[in-house]
Amino acid sequence: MYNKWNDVKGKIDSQSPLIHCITSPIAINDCANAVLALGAKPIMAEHPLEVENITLMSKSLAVSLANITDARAESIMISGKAACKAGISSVIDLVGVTCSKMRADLAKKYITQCRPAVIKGNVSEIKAVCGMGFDASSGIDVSDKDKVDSANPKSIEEMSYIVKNYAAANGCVVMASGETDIISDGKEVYHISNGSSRMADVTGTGCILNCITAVFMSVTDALTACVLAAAVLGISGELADDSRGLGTYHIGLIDSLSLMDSEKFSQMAKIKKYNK
Ligand SMILES: Nc1ncnc2c1ncn2[C@@H]1O[C@H](COP(=O)(O)OP(=O)(O)OP(=O)(O)O)[C@@H](O)[C@H]1O
Ligand SMILES: Cc1ncsc1CCO
Repeated sequence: MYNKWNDVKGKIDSQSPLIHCITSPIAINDCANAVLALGAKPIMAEHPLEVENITLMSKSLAVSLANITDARAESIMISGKAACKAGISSVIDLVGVTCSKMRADLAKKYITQCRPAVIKGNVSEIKAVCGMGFDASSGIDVSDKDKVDSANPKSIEEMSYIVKNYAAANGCVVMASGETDIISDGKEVYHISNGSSRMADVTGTGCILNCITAVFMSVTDALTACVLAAAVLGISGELADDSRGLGTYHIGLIDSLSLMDSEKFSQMAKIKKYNK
């Protein structure tokens, strides 16, 4: 049984860490509320002239390539470099590296110059930064061809191999999100099978995952942070499943996140250590 929730959540509750998120306006409100729901404090600053100071007063940094602008691209690099120099962990969400060369170039620059503790993306995005073949036809979403499917264990096995090797090559943790989230630090691999297919219908769930990974990472190591973030978001998605339409589902997701307790987490978490 994975039993790190109580200790890590206790630290977040007692420390209320400040989390700097440079994310997309599409998801910014949900991301801020998700950070609050877990007991941390969000700051969504993104002006290039202020972000260095804001990062340096924060406990961790989440950056996202979603909806990139000149200012956000500049701020992401300023904050990432400041975090790296100061020993503050960062996580990058690779939104859209599949369909935009500009984003792919920025991702490469961030990874080499800012040394993020976590590289996160959907399966197509992780394949793209690994330099592998991928299908760009779905824009920011994972393509049907790339999708990892629990009914096809070979697809999970192959993606686990890719994630583990890419993590080892970069000395960081890699998280490929989807029906099964695949997470590795280059040595251990975890599979998280919580979640609901409705999560893919709501915009910004990946952005939320990015920001709550930063929340956990402010008080624990990057591998534990990814496992807890993927599990708690997935469980919240399952608990929201009785919502009627897309609008209430989206609110239900944030509600469930804020109402999570150790009993629900331990009863519902589907976290498996993969042994190949
Ligand atoms: N088909 C699915 N079944 C179960 N859970 C899912 C499914 N699709 C997504 N999820 C959940 O949603 C979370 C976000 O994953 P996803 O890969 O959809 O992000 P994304 O494509 O980056 O999202 P977005 O671009 O909307 O921000 C995952 O961690 C997973 O728990
Ligand atoms: C719809 C959309 N466009 C760019 S990012 C995004 C959703 C958040 O990832």
